Amino acid sequence: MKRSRKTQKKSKREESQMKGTLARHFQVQLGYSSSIQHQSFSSTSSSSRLQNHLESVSQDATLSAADVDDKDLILTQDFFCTPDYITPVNQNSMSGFDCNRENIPCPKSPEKLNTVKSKKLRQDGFLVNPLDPTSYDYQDTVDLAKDSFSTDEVQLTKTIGYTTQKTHNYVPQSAVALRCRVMPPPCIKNPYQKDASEMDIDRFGNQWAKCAGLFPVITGGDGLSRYYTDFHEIEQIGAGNFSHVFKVLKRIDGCFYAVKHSKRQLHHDAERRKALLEVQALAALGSHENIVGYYSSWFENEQLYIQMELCDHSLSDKKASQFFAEGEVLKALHQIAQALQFIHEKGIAHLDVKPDNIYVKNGVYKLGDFGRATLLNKSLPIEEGDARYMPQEILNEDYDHLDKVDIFSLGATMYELIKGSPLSESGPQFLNLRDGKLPLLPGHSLQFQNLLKVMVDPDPVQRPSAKELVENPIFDKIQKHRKTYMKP
Ligand SMILES: Nc1ncnc2c1ncn2[C@@H]1O[C@H](COP(=O)(O)OP(=O)(O)OP(=O)(O)O)[C@@H](O)[C@H]1O
Ligand SMILES: [Mg+2]
Repeated sequence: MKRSRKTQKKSKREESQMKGTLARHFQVQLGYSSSIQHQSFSSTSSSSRLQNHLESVSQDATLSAADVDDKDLILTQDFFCTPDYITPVNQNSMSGFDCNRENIPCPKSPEKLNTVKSKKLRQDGFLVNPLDPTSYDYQDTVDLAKDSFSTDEVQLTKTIGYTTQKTHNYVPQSAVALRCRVMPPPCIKNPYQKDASEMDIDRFGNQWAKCAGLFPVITGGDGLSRYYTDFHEIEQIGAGNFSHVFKVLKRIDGCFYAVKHSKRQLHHDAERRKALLEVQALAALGSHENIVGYYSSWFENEQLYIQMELCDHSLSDKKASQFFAEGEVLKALHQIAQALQFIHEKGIAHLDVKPDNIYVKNGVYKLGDFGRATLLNKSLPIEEGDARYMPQEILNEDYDHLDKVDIFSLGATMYELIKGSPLSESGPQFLNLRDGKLPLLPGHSLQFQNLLKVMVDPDPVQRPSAKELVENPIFDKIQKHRKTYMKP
């Protein structure tokens, strides 16, 4: 890389200072990358590539000024651990990674890795697997490589140790190329958002038409994996009929989250729009202590990914079952009733309240899985949830009291927790519950049993609203029972 005359005229003192700071920079980088190596990264991992690169630099005892320019490749992003766009292909190589350790490996800058990869491409004829969602496609990599090496156009900020010499504004060509290729996806109208109709219609109308050909972009059609770029997968923590749920570590903030993604690919626009209703409901609802927190969502590989608050377990997990004395059930009932009051007041019905979809985090109960949420005013499609928890009117396709459907499901859920075994999907027990007939529950207060009974009343009008439920005097007991709620 050519150096400017001005730079060449630097005094010897300045140059030796530069070498000193650069050497410190390398020491930090080398220390950092060697710590990564101790965390059982594979030799092909990006960190090892970085280390090899840096080792070759450090072996050069007489570091000339020209060398300094060559090391422009070390960018400030390396210091600040901003994310890379390529994750080691073999994710298992990170399986021994101890997440509690301080020196969590941070991915390297996209500029640097593109360069390393493009060099490899030229020297070794190395091919990137075009089917691998964690890698660039071949053409993209070549394009980026060209960008990285067109020195006439590239304007780099020289980062030397802790000081940054700004010769020009730093605009990586790879970023420019990427920005040119990736157009913003179209806006999607959120039907749960009350003021959606007041928004500038052009954002939802014309853009759809203009951007119709860009749908592959929001489905991850550019080959980049946001999931593997942003998250380190720890383990699978759940599976429903439609989704897998994983515990993940977000690379940039070091926090754990749950990421849910659809089991199958959503090939058609209509399927994707339907799946989106879940995140649109979560986003429109906003935060509530008793509703699972929602962070973000995106399409990738034609699957919808949802980043959520990580909870400890669901009420259907075995580890939950031992804590269901009446006091604990009352606590769960009160908290989920508050969640229902919150969503009903926003005009939304959940329609799939059941133990599977109630999560626990630090002793707090949270309603999750808004995959069947709909609007109370019946303006969105209605898809009933798990039949075991559905009242008769829903099975008869009477959708006039969708909020009361949730109250029935919550009553049935609480009954199941007390009973300690799953509700039947058919037979006399199933029919009795639809008729509002609950067997006596020995050892439980009459007040509690009566409350459950009215919640599963066959007439939805007789069932209490979520607000009435929350205000029921039975919950005054909760304070007295607080000690018994604590986990042993
Ligand atoms: N945020 C979370 N924290 C912890 N575990 C979770 C979380 N979200 C989901 N799970 C676990 O994953 C399971 C499946 O998730 P979820 O119910 O959302 O999937 P689904 O396919 O939509 O389910 P369904 O079959 O009920 O429609 C849950 O029952 C729960 O055990
Ligand atoms: Mg579920």
